[in-house]
Amino acid sequence: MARSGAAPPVRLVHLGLGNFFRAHQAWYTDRAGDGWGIAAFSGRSAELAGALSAQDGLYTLVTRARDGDRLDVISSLARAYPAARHDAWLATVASPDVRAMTITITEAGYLRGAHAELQADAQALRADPTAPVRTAPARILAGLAARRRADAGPFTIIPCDNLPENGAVVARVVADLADRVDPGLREWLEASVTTVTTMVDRITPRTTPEDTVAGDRCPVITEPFSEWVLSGRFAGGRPRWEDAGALFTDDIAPFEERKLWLLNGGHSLLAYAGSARGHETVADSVADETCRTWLETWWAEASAHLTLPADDLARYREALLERFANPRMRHLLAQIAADGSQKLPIRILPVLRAERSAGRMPAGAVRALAAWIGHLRGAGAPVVDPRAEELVALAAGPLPEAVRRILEALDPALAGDDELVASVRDSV
Ligand SMILES: NC(=O)c1ccc[n+]([C@@H]2O[C@H](COP(=O)([O-])OP(=O)(O)OC[C@H]3O[C@@H](n4cnc5c(N)ncnc54)[C@H](O)[C@@H]3O)[C@@H](O)[C@H]2O)c1
Ligand SMILES: O=P(O)(O)OC[C@@H](O)[C@@H](O)[C@H](O)[C@H](O)CO
Repeated sequence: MARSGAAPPVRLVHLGLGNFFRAHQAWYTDRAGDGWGIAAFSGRSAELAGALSAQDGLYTLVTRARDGDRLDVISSLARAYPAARHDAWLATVASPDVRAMTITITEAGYLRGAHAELQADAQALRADPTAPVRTAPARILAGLAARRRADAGPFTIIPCDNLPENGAVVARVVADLADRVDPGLREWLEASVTTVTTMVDRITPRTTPEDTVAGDRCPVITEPFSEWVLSGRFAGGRPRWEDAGALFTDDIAPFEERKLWLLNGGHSLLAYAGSARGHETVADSVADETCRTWLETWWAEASAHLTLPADDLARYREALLERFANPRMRHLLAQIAADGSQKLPIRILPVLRAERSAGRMPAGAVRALAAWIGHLRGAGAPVVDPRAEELVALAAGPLPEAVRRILEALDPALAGDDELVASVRDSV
């Protein structure tokens, strides 16, 4: 693949060059059609950036419906860099032509506090603001500090990870680190950098060796459905993403909750319970009537606490079951199962707490927690989690104590709820 003309000028920068960014933010920017080019940087690896650069940033987006594939070449990715090109990162964020940054760094990437790698990065930046750093918050802060030195004008950060209030989360993470590195930065950040909150939705599994497109070393497979809801002020401007179907709103929480609880909560339930029943993909597990019934139970509990109109929720659930059941998408439960300690508090616990406050014992939420504990005890998908060592040890041994220890690790108030502990134990 090669471009026939020039790439669009770089006006956006992205951190976390992966599949989702290429199926979502790069696709919306391409479809907006108003000439914004993106420079994207990988989190760690160099391979994808190299393969994309060799084909001028072009790649094929394969939209996989039940009845066939649609192939589109996406051309908004003007430059692809490996993480090691910290010089290019600083220069890009400091460019006055560049107006905003999108990020997909996973839930686990929003580091704060006493994390060892973050502390090492803070120390490095105190000594030299251009020093190479590894964690996402330090890379973002180093870029912003370079922008301040260059006096390059207002800027916006647009997080695209599955976290509620992700705009406020990224603002907090960056401000916390700024205070540790250079207290003078905080005032400039508040005056010059806005953060926007987004709800992002498009199921994009990891590509497999069977996913080939002739002449393209790095295609992306995604589903036909796509949603992007954004809320906040874009200090430096933005592409006309609304022309590509994005929705701008002042009230994003109802959309975030609908997506995080129904889709992501449903995914996590299936990742642990479905893999324990021997399934490999989301589609396999919803073809199993038992798993489907468990999913419906969870959805009914979660829906009781959602504020969007009932007919909207009914349509969303119906479409979601179709999306999950698409047999041509190989979305591995093991991919979704990763980082449960970061995901369950967002996807399941708000509903569990609301149900307990209403005096009910929610079987769906209890089952999701129980399935996760089973997973930590060796059932189903392998454990991949930043807290894996600690959690696997807590989940071992006689069940009643193990359940209480795990609930304690999530939220001490849950561990003090004897009826809940008993119910989770029975469900495991
Ligand atoms: N895949 C989806 O269906 C989907 C849908 C909605 C939202 N998301 C969000 O996007 C994220 C990435 O998904 P993906 O499918 O693109 O994964 P991916 O593995 O294809 O790519 C992830 C990219 O982020 C980088 N990264 C990972 N951890 C990081 C960290 N701690 N700091 C900095 N960079 C980091 C990786 O190096 C890679 O460049 C998800 O974790 C989720 O928050 C994904
Ligand atoms: O990408 P993660 O690891 O946050 O979660 C796995 C899936 O639940 C998620 O990627 C969904 O496919 C996505 O959120 C759909 O929009």
